[in-house]
Order: sequence, then structure tokens, then C-alpha cells
Amino acid sequence: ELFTALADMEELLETEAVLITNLDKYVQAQEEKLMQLRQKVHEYRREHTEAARDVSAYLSNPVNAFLLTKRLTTDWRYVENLMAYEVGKEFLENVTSYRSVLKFPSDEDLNGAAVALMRLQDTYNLDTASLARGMLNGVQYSTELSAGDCFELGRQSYLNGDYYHTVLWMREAMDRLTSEVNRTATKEDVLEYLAFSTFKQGNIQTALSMTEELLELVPDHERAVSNKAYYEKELQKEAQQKILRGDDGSEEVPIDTTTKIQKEAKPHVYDSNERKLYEQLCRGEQQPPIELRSQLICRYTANQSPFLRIGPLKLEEAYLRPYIVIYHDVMSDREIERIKQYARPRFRRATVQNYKTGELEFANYRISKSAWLKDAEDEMIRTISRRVEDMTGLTMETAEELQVVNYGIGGHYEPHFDFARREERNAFKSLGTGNRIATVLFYMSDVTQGGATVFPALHLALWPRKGTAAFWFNLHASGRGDYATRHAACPVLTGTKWVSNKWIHERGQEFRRPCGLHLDRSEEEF
Ligand SMILES: O=C(O)CCC(=O)C(=O)O
Ligand SMILES: [Fe+2]
Repeated sequence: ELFTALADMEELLETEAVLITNLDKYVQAQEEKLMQLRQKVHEYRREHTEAARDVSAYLSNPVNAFLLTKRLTTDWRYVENLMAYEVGKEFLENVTSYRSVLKFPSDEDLNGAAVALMRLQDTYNLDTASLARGMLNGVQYSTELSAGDCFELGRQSYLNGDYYHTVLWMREAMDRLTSEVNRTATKEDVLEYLAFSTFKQGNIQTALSMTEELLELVPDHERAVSNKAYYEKELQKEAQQKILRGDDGSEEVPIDTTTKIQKEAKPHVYDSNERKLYEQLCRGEQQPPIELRSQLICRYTANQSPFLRIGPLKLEEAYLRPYIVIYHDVMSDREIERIKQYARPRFRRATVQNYKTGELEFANYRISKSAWLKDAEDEMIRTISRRVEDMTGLTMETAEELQVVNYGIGGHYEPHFDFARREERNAFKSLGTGNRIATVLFYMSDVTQGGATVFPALHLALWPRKGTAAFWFNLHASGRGDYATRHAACPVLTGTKWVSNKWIHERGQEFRRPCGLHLDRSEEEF
């Protein structure tokens, strides 16, 4: 699960540095050996040429006779030994021992990193060819990908049963192959995946022609031979069904792979309208209507806290109903560094609660690493809690510990509510603290590209800025969940994203945020 946080990925670079040094030493040892052998070739050849010029004259000299004999006995033994000697063995052994001491990514990490890339591709509308060229929004984003790299991305998608991305990346691999001098993949391998995934996408005709192309390259390719027969049979079946249905075939439109693929685009895990809004918000293409934005203000606030009277906080309104605000400069760089330091060694992949079983589990819709920090651990953590109390006017007696989160490549958290809904109520039952009444979300880093917190229902995106914090109530005054607070963390496109959550609970807030006597108008809508 290294791919889930950038903090862990840094260690992989250290691993790589060690491997490179070791490989370099191994190559040097090999070169040394080859150089010695080459030297011997020269020596032998020189003497041999000399002898060949006049064999009898050469051998009539007793010194030469002795030298020839010596060359083929003791000298040759040395050469033989040198040839047989496996140099650099220790470096080879190092490689094995590194496995247990250094951090290595697993196959799951490779898969996770590939999936993350696809997620970025989908969310930010990145086209495959540009991404493969290492371009993003017209600027160089990364190294160019080889056909082999694209092939691997396709293969990983294939392993996940994601034929949509398999086709995209295998096609790209094919395109890249044509211009590669030192080929990093074979046309046969690419065609095999491409044909099968195209078939899985429902396009049998194209799958068949791709398979035929493959058979031209490798006529006795076993799987291709049987697939071809299978596709032909399927096509025949289709044609027969058409006749039975009375289609005369004249309306038959050749199926274009691209349109087919478009239609089968990514599986919809939730409401497609929300998904669309979510992605648009992530790309910065949506914002609340001007009528709302024109009402928003910035102000200093002391929140009736005597302490804040001396140093009021800078508050920026982001939305009115529900009321969502941003506090500026509420966490210093020093505090941020300290919190990161505490969190790093304790990072675990973030989990979500299965509301049926109550179990905590991993989910692809939440990819990050997180750690919990207790007030009791450090004066600084306590200070942060007190600051949250001042910012919100709510008691921290029943709040959760500070949750520190780091998102890696493509790290994200899809739309969710922070509060527990009726069916999830047992989530907090044992605590006796009630539901999560409010959220304070501290941004502990800037994010170069991507990583916004978005509220699809509100058309609102909050862009991370180091040292700021967002605050909103998850519950109406009645205690019912405010469904308009549904929000998400967009995938990180470039850079890294650090946040920390302080979830505040209902108990203890009775006099600080009294229950409403009536339902809000907006509550009735849900
Ligand atoms: O990281 C973000 O922007 C939001 C995180 C979030 O919503 C959560 O952890 O519940
Ligand atoms: Fe959240």
C-alpha cells in the first residue's frame, strides 16, 4: 500500500539509490574481468601472429618453444579460471538481501499506482497520447512513456477487468511501437490484449480483425487460433439472430470501436450527475452562482472568545446555507511540521466503516494514509484542539482525536458524508457522544495541481492552502444530517496533499449550539 501516500514513496527512491549503486559496482566488476580477458586475447594474438609468420623459425628458438608451452599450460589455466570465475557475486547476493532490509513495492502497489493514473486520466480529462508523451496542459509533466510502459498500464487495467482502459493503453502502446527503434514491447503481445479487450467491450468484428493481424505475425499462436474460431462463431450467431428477427441486414452499421468505448466508459458507482459535477468541480469548471458569491464576505472574528479578542481570526465565507467558512492562518508552518513528524511513523492506509458489519475496511474510493493524534501526546496537539474550540465555539470534550491524512499519487476520497446516517448510527453508538456535528479540515500543504475539496450539491470547490482550515456543520440544528454537506477530496494530480480532520460530536454542545425547535426549510427537501 505504498502508493497510497507520498510520504512512503520517498523511501522507494532511497531503495532505488541503493540498487543503482550496487548494480553499478556489479557492472564495474564485470567490466574489469572482461578487460583482463581482452588483454589476454591481445597478448595471445600478438605472439600467435608472430609465430605464424614463420612457424619453423619461431619454434626453433628454445625460448619461444618454452613460451608457447607455458602459454598453453599455466597461462591458459589462469585464463580458464578467470573465464569461469563469477565476478561480482557479492553484489548479486546483495540484491537478495536487500529484499528483507529495504522497502520494496509489491505487485499490488504497481496495480494501485496504475489505477491512480487512470483515475487522474478520467477526472482531469487527460488524453492518453498526451499523457504518454508526458504532457499535461501543454507543459512537460513527466518522462515520456515507452511502448512497454503503456503496455504495462494496459496489462494492469486488464488484470482489474477494466477493458475500457486496457484498450486505451494498448492502442497507445501500439502507436508508440511503430516509432520505437529499440522496441520495448512486442506487437504480438499488444495485439493479443487489444483483441480480447475489444471483444470484452462488445466489438467482435474488430476483435476478429485484430486476431487475424496477430495470426499473420504468429500463424501458430494457439490462443489466437481458438479465439478466431470463437469470434467467427459468435459473429455467425449474431447474423442468424438478425435473420430470425427479420432484419435484412441493410441497416447494419459497422461498429466503431471509439463510439462503443465511449458508451461503456467507467462504471458508475454512484449517481452519474453527481459524478459529472464532482469531476467538473475537480477541474475547476464549476462555481456557485454569482447571486450567492456576491453575498459572501471576509471578516475578522473573535467568536465571543476572550482569547480571540486579542488576535481575531480571518474568516472567509465560502457558502451560506449550509454555512461553510475558511479560516486563514490558523496553523503555523512549525505546527504543521511537528504534526507531520508525529503522524509519519504511524501512517496506516485509511479505512471506511462497513455500516452493515461495523468492520473497518479498505476501499478504492478512499485512498490515503492516516494517523490519529491524541491531545495528551503533545502540548501542540492540545493547542490545536483549543484553537478549534475558539474557532467553532464548540466543546472538544467529545471530539475525535486529530486525524492526519496524506494523499499520494491519485489519492482521493469520493463523495461522502462525514456524519453517520440512520443505518450507520452504530458507528458512534458505543462512544455515547452522538453524531459528528461539525468538521474542521486543516490544509497542511499547498497542492500543485488537483486535490480540491468539493461539494457537488453546492457546486463548491475549496482549494487547499497551507495553514487554512475549512469549517462546516454536518448536522442541522434539529440534529438531522445536512445532506448538502456531501463532499469529496479530488485526486491529487501533482504534488502532495496533507490535511487533518477534527470531527466534533453532538454531546456537550447543548448550550453552545442549542437544538432548533423547527426543521429548516432545506431539511424538508430531503
Ligand atoms: O481531504 C479533503 O479535502 C477532504 C477529506 C474528507 O472529506 C474526509 O477525510 O472526511
Ligand atoms: Fe469528509
